[in-house]
Amino acid sequence: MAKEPVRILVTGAAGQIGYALVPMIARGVVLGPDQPVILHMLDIPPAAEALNGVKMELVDAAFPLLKGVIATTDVVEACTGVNIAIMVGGFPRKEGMERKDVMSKNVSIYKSQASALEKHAAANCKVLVVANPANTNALILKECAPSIPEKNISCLTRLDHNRALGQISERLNVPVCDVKNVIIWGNHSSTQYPDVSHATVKTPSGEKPVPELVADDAWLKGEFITTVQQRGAAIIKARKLSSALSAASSACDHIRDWVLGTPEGTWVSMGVYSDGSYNVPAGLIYSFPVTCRNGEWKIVQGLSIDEFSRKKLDLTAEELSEEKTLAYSCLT
Ligand SMILES: NC(=O)C1=CN([C@@H]2O[C@H](COP(=O)(O)OP(=O)(O)OC[C@H]3O[C@@H](n4cnc5c(N)ncnc54)[C@H](O)[C@@H]3O)[C@@H](O)[C@H]2O)C=CC1
Ligand SMILES: O=C([O-])CC(=O)C(=O)O
Repeated sequence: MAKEPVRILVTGAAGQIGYALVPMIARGVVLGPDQPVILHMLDIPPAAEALNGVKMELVDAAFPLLKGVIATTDVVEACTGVNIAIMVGGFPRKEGMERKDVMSKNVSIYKSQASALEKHAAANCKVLVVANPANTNALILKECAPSIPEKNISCLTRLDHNRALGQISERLNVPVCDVKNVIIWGNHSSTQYPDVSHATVKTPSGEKPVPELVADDAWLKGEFITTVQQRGAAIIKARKLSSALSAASSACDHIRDWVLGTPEGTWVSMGVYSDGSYNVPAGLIYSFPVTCRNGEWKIVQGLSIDEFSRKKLDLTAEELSEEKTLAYSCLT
């Protein structure tokens, strides 16, 4: 019997990530080749015409799995009945703006979208926040939608995770699919900590630790980390635009693994509500290694954290605590 369509909301759908993301969703990249979808696309009135153009292209592409498209500037219409919400829309920093000004704009956007989701989304709707500052936008959404369980709210650090896999694959000249279990800890910002202490590579003689194969501690503790931390800026420098195809693809990976589960023996990085694991302050949206089963994530427990890592975990937590204070001051 044919499956019921799943409704997926993409906010900021007329933007560059949106343009890369919606065809991936319509093709079945997120939920599989037998799962019909209905796309809900939201943007703001100045982008309404462009948004309608995206809708026209979705119709023109004749995706067999796509059972409907809603393109709207009305947040209630956009959120009604959605099972998955991918929040890409937000206010970018403009010339002359202070951090606080950008935060204040995004806090007000995430506050109103949180209440629309709380009132109108399907029960058990899963939310992924992509728009920056991603961790703190997700925290505000959680704060302003108290009836959405915290286990259903997350932010995207999978792009950073995939960037780390990519760097190891290039360095060792191995297929990226043979590298696994890197970790992104903390904020989706330049204080994030890309950690390969527990990462492995599949070799003809079994799985081998990444640190052993790379055999260059200075690179792993230096250039590797900064390359991943600064990759967003490097893409902007090269393209004059920020990452879009890789961000869209990683958002698909995030939702797919969350809904359909992570492969046995593999973890991924997700920004989720901290319960105090690894002595990360509870109440931050912090990126952890997680496994997913039956539509729920679980923080991987018991990994050893050495002194070098501890400092990095704490540093990015401090930045998130500061962002949280700033965001809460914009709320009141
Ligand atoms: N977490 C991550 O790994 C990454 C996050 N990002 C962030 O994703 C966001 C989107 O990036 P792009 O698509 O490149 O930006 P973009 O500027 O091309 O698109 C953003 C879209 O959001 C819309 N928008 C603005 N306010 C809105 C609102 N209140 N409701 C609905 N839509 C609204 C805009 O009209 C625009 O169409 C940015 O905040 C960016 O910094 C980008 C790359 C990676
Ligand atoms: O750096 C940016 O502005 C975009 C972003 O979040 C990334 O590429 O990771």
